Order: sequence, then structure tokens, then C-alpha cells
Amino acid sequence: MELNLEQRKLIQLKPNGQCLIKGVAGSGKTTVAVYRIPFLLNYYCYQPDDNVLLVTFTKTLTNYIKYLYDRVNDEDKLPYPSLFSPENARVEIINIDSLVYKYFQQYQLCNNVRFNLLTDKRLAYTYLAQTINELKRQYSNISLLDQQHIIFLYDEIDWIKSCNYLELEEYQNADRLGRMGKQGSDGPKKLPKNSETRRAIFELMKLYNEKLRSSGYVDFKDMALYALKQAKTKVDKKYTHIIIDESQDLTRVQLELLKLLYNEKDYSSICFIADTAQSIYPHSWLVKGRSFASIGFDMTGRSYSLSKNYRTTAQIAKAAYSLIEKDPEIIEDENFVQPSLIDRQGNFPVRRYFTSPQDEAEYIVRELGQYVLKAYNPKDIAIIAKNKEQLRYIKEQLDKAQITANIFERKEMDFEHEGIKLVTIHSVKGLEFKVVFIIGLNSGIIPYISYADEEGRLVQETTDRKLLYVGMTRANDMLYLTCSGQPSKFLQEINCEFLRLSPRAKIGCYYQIPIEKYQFKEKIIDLFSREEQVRQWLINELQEKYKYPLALLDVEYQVNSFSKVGLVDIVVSIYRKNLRIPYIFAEVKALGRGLHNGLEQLKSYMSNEKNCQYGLLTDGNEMVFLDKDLQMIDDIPEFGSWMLPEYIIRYEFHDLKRNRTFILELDQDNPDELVVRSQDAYSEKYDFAQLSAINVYSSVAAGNPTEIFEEPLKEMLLPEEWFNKANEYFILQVKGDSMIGANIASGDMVLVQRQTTAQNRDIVVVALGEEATLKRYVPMGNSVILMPENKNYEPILVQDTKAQIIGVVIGIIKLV
Ligand SMILES: Nc1ncnc2c1ncn2[C@@H]1O[C@H](COP(=O)(O)OP(=O)(O)OP(=O)(O)O)[C@@H](O)[C@H]1O
Repeated sequence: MELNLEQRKLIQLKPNGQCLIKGVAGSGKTTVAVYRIPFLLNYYCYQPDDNVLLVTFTKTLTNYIKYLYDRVNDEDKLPYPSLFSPENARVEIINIDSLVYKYFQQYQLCNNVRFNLLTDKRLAYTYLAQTINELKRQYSNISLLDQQHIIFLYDEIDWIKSCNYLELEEYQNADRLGRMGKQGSDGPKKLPKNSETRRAIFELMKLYNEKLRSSGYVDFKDMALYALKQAKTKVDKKYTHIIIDESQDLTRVQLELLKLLYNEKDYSSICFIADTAQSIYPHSWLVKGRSFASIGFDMTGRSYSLSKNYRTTAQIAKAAYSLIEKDPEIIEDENFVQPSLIDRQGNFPVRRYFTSPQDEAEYIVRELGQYVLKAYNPKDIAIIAKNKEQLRYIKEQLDKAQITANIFERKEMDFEHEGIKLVTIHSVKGLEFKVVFIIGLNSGIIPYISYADEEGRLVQETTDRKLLYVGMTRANDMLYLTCSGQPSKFLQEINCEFLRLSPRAKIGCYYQIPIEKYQFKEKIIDLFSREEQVRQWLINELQEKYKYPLALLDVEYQVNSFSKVGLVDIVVSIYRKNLRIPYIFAEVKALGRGLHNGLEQLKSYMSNEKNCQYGLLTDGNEMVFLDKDLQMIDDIPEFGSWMLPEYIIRYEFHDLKRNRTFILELDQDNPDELVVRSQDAYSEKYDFAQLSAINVYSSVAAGNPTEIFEEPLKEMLLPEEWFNKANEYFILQVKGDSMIGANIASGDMVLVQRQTTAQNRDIVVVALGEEATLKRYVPMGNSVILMPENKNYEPILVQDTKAQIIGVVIGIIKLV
């Protein structure tokens, strides 16, 4: 892994008190935290008591960090090979709950008390209900003090404790940020400051606490308060450098405890790592509107950003950003970091709607069994859901299909576990998997139905939106989003341009076409039917994704079927020897209503039209493709210019060396000849002996220069006189839009001269990551900037020795 310039700068940042590293999901925040440890140990731990503490959010994340550290380059790791061994007293990596528990234990020991931790929520509600009853008479005018509001009151008390508001005065004046509602609870429209209602709630908390104590209990928030109290009296170990990962989710009490452990010196540091777009806990302190100043740290001039997401493909990243950018609460936060894309192309996320958990599970089992498990190790696959019941159901179905999977609830995750990991969306933060299924994305589950308070509802919606964003950004390669009932509004808000119905087909997800843009209106009987919506969407998709010109499409195509005349919903025709013949038949059903008998009908139409090569049936959600033998296949072919009457393929060739453009004409009936027309209409015909066959590749792997090429896709004939025999050439099919500004679009081809050096601003094929990429080459001292020609992508800075040039682009070839 080649760290980027910003990451390297942050790892080697001179420690100087507090700092904030914020960044988008997958931008390497945790990686920076881990790589920084050896740096601090090497250069900023002078005295015997100097040391480093890295705080994680969960135990699983501690394991994950160890797993990450194994991937650190040896040269960075060498001075501290035993970074994670218990003997290495200079480094401690611990999750926040364990740290709190440690100080809570010390409190008990020092004060000779012993509490039980109240983990049973029902029992907590019983105590709270009793307390409400006792206090009700005293506050008879406070309608909120009633059992019907118990969930709200419980949450409010929890919040007061997590903010360390131990005096009424503080609570009366507190801004209530991040309040959450729970299903069935009915909170107040507003909880005014300095009100009788707040006084009553505060009183309720005190009485409730007394009740718990007299029964020998503390809850989690009490435990943290006792830990803080203990640390204020005595800390057994202070740390010269503290790094706090996922700090956006810590409570005020947790943050204050960590502050007490900080050993301030003129070379010490406390580094907060955060992503506000991933803040998913309602009681976290550093939520919108509350700055670090509230915990005594001035971050002016001390905050740094990481904006490139390295984890996911550009397609997954775009889909995930399209979800959060719809919420101004998220993107207007002062600590929000605008994401930028890195050029990692891959699969589009899949979105599928199901009407029952059973249908959803059947799809997942099928998808895993037939495809995903053939390409990925089960331990690199996660199935994520909002709640545990959803996980239990899918686990049962996977068990039945004999697919090994394990639910990880509270227990820490074992990264070496051989099966598929089933996890709640909350416990997946900070982690990553090659393939991620997020299931049960139903309305009412996400966003959760909250109480009637509009403000609370909006907070809930923002938090749940971030939660789904966290889930989506865990996927390295493939992401599936499914529901098992009424779909979540979030599923519909993700820009459908970035979604597909299947990872193996080009067709996108359904979107509505406005009636005024409907095609073939004159042939349509009912413009307002639900079937027509699907037909018009499909007509659009055939043009947009499969590139079929409208002139090749038609509707209501007549075929004889069972001695009756049938009408095929959409036909795609092609030309053979200048004769127009049907090539694809498509049948549509009403939106989301299932395929029913459609398959039989489609097969019958296809059987009655021998020219038809492919079939397609969809209701805008389910999709079936058939070949001419009526067997199911993954997709239908894209448009090719050979489908047109003339039978001549035309390419535009931009010669970058001579700065000229030619048209290349290839007659399919005469494939060994090539006609080249120049801009001044001069044309020349080349026969086979005058042509050179150049290999066309779909991708070039990065790696050993002699092994970088896969099997060529095909050969392309170009005039021999264009090439210098002393050199080697190849053609590369372009993926992605990062060079669009240089007139190189996805699907175009580039002619490349193989060489290992380049001139300033040449467009080069350069090895980077697993696959070689196309960028503009700009050398700068000992480094090289690989410039994309698209403002959505960031330039990549690498050491010149690491930028292995494979060739220089000398021409661009486009189908016209
Ligand atoms: N410069 C880099 N080049 C290639 N891969 C990188 C680079 N930096 C980080 N990564 C990889 O990107 C992935 C995400 O990194 P990491 O977990 O540190 O990000 P994060 O910002 O902490 O993410 P999140 O906030 O979503 O948990 C990891 O697989 C990491 O190895």
C-alpha cells in the first residue's frame, strides 16, 4: 500500500498538543492512526515514562487494527516488531468501554463498594416506572411525567448522565442536541430550557439513581461516571500521546476521562480522529453545533482532512455520497469533509426489492451459491442488518442451504473466522469486507419510526441515514441493498444512476419517465398504465445503458403465437444484409408486481420468431434474460455498429503525435481491408499486407513488466506505416471517466507505445495498485503527479520510483 502525501504528512505531524484528523469513510484515518504509532515511539518518546495510547470504539476494532498493522510495510514496522505484544509497555491499544470498566473497577476497590451492572432493560424500566409513580403526585401538572412516556424519559436520563450534567443548573441550560425517539414513545414537542419539566426529569433521575443503588445496581452510564470520578482522584497511568479513533461517537464523560489520562508535555499530543458523517450514536458529545472548545480544546489551525476514499469502488462511493448529500444536516456540518474519488472502477451496487423476508433470503442464498461464493472467500463477505432478528432469520436460511455463517452480536469479531459474517449495522463501523449485503432496508426499520416530535423524527432520520452510509462504505468490491417489505425511503433516494438490478447486467434500477417524454405514444393504448411506466423506462435503458439507437426499437410488434396474433411489448431490431429483423424481444409487467406468466408468453413469442436471438422480461424490479434456446443468461448484448444496415464500422482516430484526426472504415464483408479518411476528405485504402495487427486488451495488470498483459480481447488492423518497427504497441479499452477532459471516455480505446519513460504531460499507462491506470504524467522532483482530466478525481502523488510507466498514449480511437 502506497500512502498518499496527506496521509504521510499526518503520520509524521510534529506532536504539538491537540489536533483533529477528519476524513471521509475509507480515507485511511485508522491507517494513519496505526502508522503514526511507530513514528511517535521513534521520535517523540524520550523519557522512560513516555508512551502511546490508541483508543478504539470497540474490541472488534482493536482486533481490526492489529490485523491492519500486519499489512504495514516492514520498513515502517521494523523498530517495533512487537507493537501489539503485551510486553510492549510503551504502547497500549484499548477500546473505550474496557478503559471505562478498568477505572470503574478501581473505583469499587478504592471505595470498598460492589455494584452489579444493570444489563436487563426490562428491569431498568420497572425501576423507572416505580419512580415515575412516586414522583407523579409532586409534579401533577407535568404531563410528561407519565408511564406512557417511559421510553422517552429513560433516554433523556441516559443522555443527562452521558453528558455529565450532575447539577440541575447545567441540565436546565443545556442544548438538547441529538435526541432520539423510540418506536411507540411519545415525547414532548419541545423540552424548554429552565422549565419545570426539566426540573421534574432531573428529580426523576436522582430518585431513579437512588433506587438502582439501593438495589445494588449501576447502569452503563453510571459506570462511566464512577470511572470519571475515580480518574479525577487518581490515574494509574498517563500517556504522552493519545490517539482517539471514531471520536465522533464518544460521550462527554468518555472524552473527559481520556483528557485526564493525557500527560501534557511540550512534545506530547492528543489526536482526535473523526468523521461527522459517520456519527451514529445519539448520546455522542461532538455532534453538530458542539465544538471541541466545549471539552477544552481549541482546534483552530489544528484540524486536517483526508478526502479520498480508498476502500470502495468509485461506483459504490458515488451511490453512498448520493445518499448523504440529500441531508443538509450532514453536509452543512462544519466538520464534514467533501469526498473526492479515486479512480477505482468496479461493480455498481445492486438494489433489489422483495416483498417478504423469505423472498429476500432466497435471493441472497441463490446469489451467494451461484456467484459470490465462487469468486470470494466466505470470510470476506458480510451480511448486515439493522436488527438482530433480521440476522437470525437469514442465518436460519443460510444454515438450510449449508452455507457457513456466524452472527457476531456483542462478541468481538474473529477476522479469521471461516464463514460469512452476520453483523448489525452498528457493529460494523470501522470494518471492511470485499462483499457486503445490507438486508431488510424496509420503511419503518430505517429510518426508524420515531415519536411524533418533528425535531426528534428529523434527528432520527439523519442518524439512520448516516448508519446506512456507514454500512454502504464498508464494501470493497460489491454491495447489495435489499428490502423485504415496503422499501425504505433511503433506497429510493440513492441516485439510481449508480444502482443496478444485477451485478452481471448493464440494466439500471427503475426510475420514472415523465409522460411528456414517452416514446411511441401514437401506438400506445393506455398511457397511464403501470406497465407503460416500466416499458418507457426499459426503452430508455436500452438506449442509455445498451446504446441501442431509438431507430432500432419499436413497440407492439406482431407475432403469431398459438395461432393467435400476439403483440410483443418492445422489439429491438438489427439489420442483416440490409434486411431489418427482430433481435431482442422484451416483455414488461406492471411495476413491482412480479413476472407471473410473462416468461411463458415471452418464450412462446421467441419460439415463433426464429430470427429473435434474445428475450428480456421485467417488472422494473425482477429481471430475466433468455438466449435463443430459451435458456436463462446474465445479460443481453450491447449495441454494435455491425447491427446497422451498412455493415461498416467507423472509428475516429485522434493521432496525438501529429495532432490529426482520421476516420477508419472497416467493412465487415471485407475485414482484411481498411479505408482511412483524413479531415481533408482524402482517403486511402490499405490491404492486408499493408496493415499491422495490434492487440486490444480490456485491462493491463500492474506488476512485473513481462507479465502484465492478459489474453488480448481481439486484434485491430491499422496501417503499418503508422508504426515504427523498433517499438511495440498495444491498444487498451478504457474503463472509467477520469480522463474525460482529454477526450478519452469510458469504452474508447487508446493506442499505446510501450516504453518505460515519458515526457512531461504525456498521457501514460502506469502501474498503480492492482491494475494499471491512464493518467497525465507530471514529474516533480523525486515525485510524479498522475493527473486525471476530470475534476471529480484527485491527482495522485507518488514517488517516481513507484510510478512504473508501461506505455505512452499516442492515439485515441472512438466508435462513431
Ligand atoms: N493510500 C492508500 N492506498 C491504498 N489503500 C489505502 C490507502 N490508505 C488506506 N487504504 C486502505 O483503505 C481502507 C480504509 O482504510 P481505513 O480503515 O484506515 O479508513 P478509515 O478512514 O478509518 O475508514 P472508516 O472511517 O470508514 O472506518 C483500508 O483497506 C486501507 O488499507
